[in-house]
Amino acid sequence: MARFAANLTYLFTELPMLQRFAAARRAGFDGVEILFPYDLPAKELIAAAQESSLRFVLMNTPPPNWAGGPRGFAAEPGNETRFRSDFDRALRYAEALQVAHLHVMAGKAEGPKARETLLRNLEWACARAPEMSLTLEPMNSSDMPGYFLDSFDLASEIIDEIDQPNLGLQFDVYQAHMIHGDVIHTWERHARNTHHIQIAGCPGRHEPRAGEINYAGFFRAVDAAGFRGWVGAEYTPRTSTEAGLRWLRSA
Ligand SMILES: O=C(O)C(=O)[C@H](O)CO
Ligand SMILES: [Mg+2]
Repeated sequence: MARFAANLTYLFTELPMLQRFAAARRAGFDGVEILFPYDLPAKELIAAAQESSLRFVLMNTPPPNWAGGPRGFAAEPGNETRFRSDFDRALRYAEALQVAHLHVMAGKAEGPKARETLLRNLEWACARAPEMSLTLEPMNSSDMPGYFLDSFDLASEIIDEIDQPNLGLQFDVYQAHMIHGDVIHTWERHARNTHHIQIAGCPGRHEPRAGEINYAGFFRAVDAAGFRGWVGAEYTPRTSTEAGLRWLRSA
């Protein structure tokens, strides 16, 4: 049975960030994700997670500008030096928070040079952080036009090519549905590489278990594959966070 983490960038946004931890625990989550925690002192985040007995499950490597901008740049030729110094900063943060996974964002790029750049940067990062699970997440081109990792097949190909135990797939079910349509088939092809799962409904990226995605079937396939990792709830609540949590109570 999977364990659930609340993505605090999306959920409980009715509250200031540090109060979202206790709300997540009260709602029944065992872990949390934050996309870009860099503006908050790690000490305060650690204290908030400890007070609520929550595990830090996931954070992302920084965007080019700490406060925002395009998502990552691991595949951008010419930015290798910056990638390394930013990765080190993200790693220090991730180690302090004891996160389970650090999502390495590829950024906007295309072509063979970008693929080569991503491979070299990831080889370096895997060797630099042998104890940290690093993840790659394909993004759909409607939400993230031009993002280099735009298919699960490409992400798995890169993971296979690097072939290091600390590099795996971040299987976002919403992204899989938007990109490939057939979520269960996509899961069956890529379960072997998956380190982390995220969920949301489609269309609209709201609560899971409503809409086009067959979540009951997906979770049966996840159990059949023997996945024992975390599942992050990364969606925009239709109304309030609390009002949309029925799916968690019946999971
Ligand atoms: O958009 C998503 O699905 C993600 O998980 C990214 O980390 C957003 O930055
Ligand atoms: Mg995601």
